[in-house]
Amino acid sequence: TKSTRPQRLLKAVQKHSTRGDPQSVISAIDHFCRHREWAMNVGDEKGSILDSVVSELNPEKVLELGTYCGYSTVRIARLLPPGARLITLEFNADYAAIARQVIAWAGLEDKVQLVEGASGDWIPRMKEHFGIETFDFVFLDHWKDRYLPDTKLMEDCGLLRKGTVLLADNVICPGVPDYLEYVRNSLSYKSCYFKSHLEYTKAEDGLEKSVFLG
Ligand SMILES: O=C(NCCCCc1cc2ccncc2s1)c1cc(-c2ccc(F)cc2)cc(O)c1O
Ligand SMILES: [Mg+2]
Repeated sequence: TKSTRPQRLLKAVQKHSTRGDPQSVISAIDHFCRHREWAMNVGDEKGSILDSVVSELNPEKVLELGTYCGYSTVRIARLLPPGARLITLEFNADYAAIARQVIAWAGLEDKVQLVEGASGDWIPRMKEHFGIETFDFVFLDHWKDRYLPDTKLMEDCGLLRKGTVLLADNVICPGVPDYLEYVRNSLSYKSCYFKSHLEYTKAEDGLEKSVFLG
C-alpha cells in the first residue's frame, strides 16, 4: 500500500541525517519539505525565531501542543538544559508513531515525553499525571480553533505562572483570529508579533509571543 507523507519524511531523515545529531535531522526535514514534499512543520525561518525565544528563556518545563512529525519537538529539545523536560501532545496516532522515531533518531528521547490524545483532555491532567506545577514555555501548533480554549483551560488549571511564555504558530496562516484578539487585548498578557512566512513558502505567516502576567 502507498506510504504516507510522514512515513516518507521519516525515511528521508534516516537516509540524510546522522543518528544523534539533531541539527542534521532538522536540516534533512527542511530539505525534504522544500525540495520534495511540503509538510506543516514550523520550518527553518519561523524555527529560527522559535530557537531564539527558547534560548533566551532556558525553560525547565515545556509543553508543546501539536507534535506532527516531531520537527519543532527536536528544535526545542536540542536547546534545553540537562534535566529540562518537554511534554508534547499529538492527537493523531500515525503522526505520533513517526514523531517518536524522529525524536529517537535525534537522540532526544530522554528529554521528551510524547503523549497521544486531545489537548482538552490532557491539560487538566498535567499536574496529577506528570507532576507538573506550572510550565515555563508553551508552543501552540495544534488545531487552530483550540488555541484560545486551551489557553483559557491552562489558565484555569493554574498551569501558567508570572512570566510563562506562550509562542503560537500560524497566527496569520491558517490564522487564529480569536486567540490573537484575546492575548493582544487581555491585561493578563504582554504580546508581540514576529512576522515571518508560512513554512517553505512566500506566504505571510508569523509567531505571536505572549508573556502571562499572572
Ligand atoms: O493544522 C495545522 N496544524 C495542526 C494539525 C493538527 C494536529 C493536532 C494536534 C493535537 C494535539 C492535541 N490535541 C489536539 C490536536 S490536533 C497547520 C496547518 C498549516 C497549513 C497552512 C497552510 C495550508 F494551506 C495548509 C496547512 C500550517 C501549519 O504550520 C500548521 O501547524
Ligand atoms: Mg504550525
